[in-house]
Parts: sequence; structure tokens; C-alpha cells
Amino acid sequence: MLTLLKLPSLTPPPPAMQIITLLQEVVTRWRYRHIPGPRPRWLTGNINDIIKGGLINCTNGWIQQYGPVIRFRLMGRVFVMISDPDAARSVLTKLTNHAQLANPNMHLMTGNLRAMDRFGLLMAKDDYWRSLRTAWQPAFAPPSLRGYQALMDAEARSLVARLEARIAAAEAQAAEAAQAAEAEAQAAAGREGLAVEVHGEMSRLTLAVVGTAAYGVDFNSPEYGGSGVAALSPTTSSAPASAPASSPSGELSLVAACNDWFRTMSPAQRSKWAIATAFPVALPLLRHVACALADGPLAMHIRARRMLSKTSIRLMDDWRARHATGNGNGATTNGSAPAANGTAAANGGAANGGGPAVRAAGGGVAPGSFLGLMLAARDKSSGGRALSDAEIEAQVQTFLLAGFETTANALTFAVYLLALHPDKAACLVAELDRHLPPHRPAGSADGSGLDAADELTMETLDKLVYTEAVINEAMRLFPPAHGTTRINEKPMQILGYDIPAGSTLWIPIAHLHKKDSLWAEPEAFRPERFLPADAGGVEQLAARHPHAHQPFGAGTRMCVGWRFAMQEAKTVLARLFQRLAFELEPGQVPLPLSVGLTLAPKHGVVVRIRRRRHGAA
Ligand code: HEM
Repeated sequence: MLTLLKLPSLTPPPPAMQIITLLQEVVTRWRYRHIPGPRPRWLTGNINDIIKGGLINCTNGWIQQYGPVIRFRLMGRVFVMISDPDAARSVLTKLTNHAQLANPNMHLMTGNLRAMDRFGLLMAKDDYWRSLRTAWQPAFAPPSLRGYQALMDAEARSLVARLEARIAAAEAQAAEAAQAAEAEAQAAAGREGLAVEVHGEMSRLTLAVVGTAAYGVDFNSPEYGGSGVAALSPTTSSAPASAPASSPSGELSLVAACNDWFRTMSPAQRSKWAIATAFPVALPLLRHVACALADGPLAMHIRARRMLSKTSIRLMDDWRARHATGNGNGATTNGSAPAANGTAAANGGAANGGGPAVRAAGGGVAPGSFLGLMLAARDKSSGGRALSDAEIEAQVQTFLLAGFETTANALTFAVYLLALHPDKAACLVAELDRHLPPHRPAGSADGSGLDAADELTMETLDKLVYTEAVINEAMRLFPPAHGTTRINEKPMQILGYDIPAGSTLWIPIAHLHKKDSLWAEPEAFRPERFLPADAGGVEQLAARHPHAHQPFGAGTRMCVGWRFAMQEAKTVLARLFQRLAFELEPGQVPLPLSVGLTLAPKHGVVVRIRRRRHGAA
């Protein structure tokens, strides 16, 4: 059995444990026997099919073969997949708890490295989750979002400025070549612009936004493992954005740690010790052995978690230091959030020293106040106690990871699709030219060519309906969160099937987004599908199935950061296409994808960027 996973070096578990596991398997098969699905193998279930065929392709095939309710098993866990849009919506809205994720590497963690999985908002349950969600919510209230806008815009403008500087340098080089030899000049002219790997850029940018918006710190500084200089990706490389990177001190950088974390959450990057997760009874013991003798993928996962933990502790220490002295962001000593720049306070938030920020339901907090919210949080499920350091650390890590990768992926896919479809890029640019101030030559104080009067405000963002439609359509074709889960505490019926209590229900978002019966030409990139009727949408929102598009999930567990993500993605896309034009480098159609916890471009996306000629896409 163990050879199925090529584990010759591991000692097989004792016979008693094998017998218990086999009995468990018999019972599981019996409980789910009435639900159609592929035949599972002993112990490993259907994981080999998924590794061979790819998660999305494989489950799409099963849905086609077995219908809208199917079951399959990954190691010890059975999944019931619901691919009918109404049934999926009903599951998402009626059930409150997420199921444990299936990735083996995370189940091999020990001690503090498990904090996020035990206490983080994503995995929390019932009343404990409600307390946490209440604590998080003010960070995403409209006045808080308004306060983040200047930070998001500043990061976007700074990326554009860096790209423009690099393009200018590349052009200067080409001109020199022109002087040297005419043939070379012609070659250079044909390759105008600068080749850039977009996913790396987007990852750095979205992580930087989390740093400033949530914690008021610069994640690119050496203190957080950054180089101190906002680096550009290699100009010609198609290396994955997740390629390990170190700080000058040789330490793993935060962006590399976050990328490694996601990379090792893919089934293809599982440790050989994954087999231990097929023996739930023995897992508490086996995970210690696995960590002590970690192989490559597990060691990478542990290293990433350690870096994330270290960063979270540093953020908490920094906050407390500022808090204790009453300086820095102006924090008080009673757990209230600071009014860093007056923005949120001016917008009616509770960040104005008016009591614990967590009480400001519906109100806002100033940028950088997330830790103030967590310190003020009270767990109503256990008598209103304050959160422990491990619980706060879990929220910090959850915000870091959930807050940057999905948005970076959405932006990367949007740039990819626009570079592939110049007609759609032209529509986007036409909208930007209507609503954003015209181009000015570079030369303002921050080098972005834009002065304060050009700020991309929330009011302007509201007018960018085509930009928003592009992001929605990009997330339809490439949903960064390709699926989500719920667990049913009680038995239930779905489309006539009895679903046993405690089942892991999987909603395949990626499948719904391309279902033939829900979308005309599902593979085509048509942002117009998402235009409101008064903006000339050819296939208006009302004409579509209301539950066909769920990139952020639905119900009470819907993504807490969805407005933050949309605001950031619109700001960044608008700034990029306001000044730059993008062309896809050859060899990237179809785009190789990595399907793990999220959907990401496998080797990044390489585009050639040039400055826009006025009025051109
Ligand atoms: C394009 C970007 C994003 C996408 C596609 C996305 C998608 C999702 C999805 C599908 C879920 C599960 C929803 C459900 O089960 O119904 C989720 C949950 C969550 N997301 Fe996002 N997300 C994005 C950005 C963000 C950002 C910027 C944050 C900021 C912190 C964030 C934080 C979270 C958290 C904490 C949860 C768990 C919420 C809970 O269980 O109460 N996400 N996200």
C-alpha cells in the first residue's frame, strides 16, 4: 500500500494501526456508498488521479460523468462536491463552518506552527468564529477602506514609476545599440519596451499594501526580510514568482516565505510524510516524527511558517512598543486603534481614541490599526476574554496570507488577459482616459508623473465600471480561490442525496464559472458580461444566473476582504493601464497553471511593457 506513494524509506505503521485505518475506510465507504463518484484506492483515495489529471480537470471530468453531487476521497478525508449553482449557493449560505483543508503538509505541523490552522479566522468555528469576524469587520468597513485608498494608490504609482524608469533605461540602451550597428538597432526597435514577470511584481505590491494598510509598516524594509529597495522581477526570466529570495542577511524574505507557503499547499508539493495523514489516530505522534525528519517540501513549508510566525511576533512587539510609549501612530493604552493620519477619524471612525476600536461596529479604523482591533477583541464564546498571543498571531498570519496572494493572482490574470486581447485593453484605456486626469510628463516629486491633484479617489474608482468588469471576468476565467468548503454538523439532503453529518462539502467555484449551461461561450474573455445595463453591457447582470459567479464565496463566511481586494485591484489596474501598454511574450498560451489552495500562474506571466503613446492602448 505504501508503495502507492513511493515511500520505500518509511517504516509501515504497526499492524494494529493498519487494521484501525482499514476499518475506518470500510465504514467511510459504507456511509457514502449512495453518492456517485470515482473509485477510491485504499488509504490514498483519489489523490493520485488528482495529481495526474490536475484538480480542476479531474473534478470537471467526474462532474460530467457522475452528476451535480459527487464524492471522492483525498487520503483520509471524503469530499462531497456540489456543482449545481442553486444547491451550492444554498450550502454556502445555510452552513457556517469551513471544513479543515485537505492539504497534507499543513496537517503535519506541530506546536506554535499550527496556530493559524487552529485559531485563524478562516478555520475558526461557530461562536468563536463570530467573535473573531466581529473583531475583523471594522478593518473592512467603508470608512476604513476610504482610509486605505491613498496607500493603495501610492503603491500602484510607485510600481508604475519604477517600470517607467526601467523602460527609459532599456530604451537608452537600445539607442546606444543603434549607434553601434544599424542591424542591432533594427532588432532593438522590433523589441521595444521592457520584458517583466508580472506575478512577482503583483505579489510584492499586494504584500506591501497589506503592510501599510493593516500594520502601518514597510514590508520591503530589511527589518522584514526585504532588500530595502522595491526590486523589479528579472526582465527576461519566466521563473516562477515564488522563486526563493533572501534578504541581504541571507534570511528568507517575507514575500518568498508567503509564496513558499502557498506553493507547498499544492498536492503536487506534498511531503512523502503525507501518508501519515491517512492514519488520523496516529497523526498526533507521526507529525512530530515527520517534522524531525522533514523532506524537501515539508522543510520548505516549515521554513515559511517559521518566517511568518517571526514576522507576526515582530509586528505584535512593534505595536506594543509604540502602544506603551504612546508615540508612533498615536496609540493609546486601552486597546484603542490609532488615528495614524486622521483619515479614518475624519470619516467618523472610532480610531479617534474614543474607546476600543472593536466597538466601532460599522465604523472605521485608521490605516495600520489591525493589531489594535485584535488586542481589543473579546471572545464571547468563552466569557469575553481577550485573545491570547497565539490567537492574535493566527489572525496576523491569516491577514498576511489571505490578503495578498489572491489579489496578486487576480491582477496577474487580468494583465495576462488584457495583453492577449488588445481590443479589450483599448476599451479599458478609453474608460481611463475619460475618468482619470490626462497624462503629464514625469517630474512630480515622487517621480510618478502625477501630483496630489491626480489622486485616484474612491469617487473616481466608482466610475471605472469597465475596469471592474475586467477584474470580474478575469476572476471568472481564473478564480484565484477555485473552490471553498463547508461542513454540515447535521445530516442534510442535497438534490435528493442524503449527506451524512460531518461531511466536507466542496463548492467548485472554478467549475461554476465556466459551466456551459450558465455562460454563453464560457471560454471567451468578455468583460462586457459584467457591465451594468446603463453602461452598455451586452449580457447584463440580470440575464445571468445569480449564483454563477462567486469568486469571493457567499453567505456569512463570504470573503471578509472582498471590498478591499476589489478596490486594490481596480486601483492598480487603472494606474498600470493609464500610463503603460502590455504585450504578451510568446509561448504563454495556454497559460500553465498551478492549482493548490489557490489558482496561480505556474511560471508567472511575462509581458513586454512600453509607455503608452497618448490615446493608445
Ligand atoms: C481577489 C482576491 C480574493 C479572493 C478571490 C478571495 C476569495 C475568498 C473566498 C472564496 C473565500 C471563502 C468564502 C466562502 O467560503 O464563502 C475567502 C475567505 C476569506 N478571505 Fe478572501 N479573497 C480575496 C482577497 C482577500 C483579502 C484582500 C483578504 C484580506 C484579509 C481576504 C481575507 C479572507 C479571510 C480572512 C477569509 C475567511 C473569512 C471567514 O471565514 O470568515 N481575502 N476569500
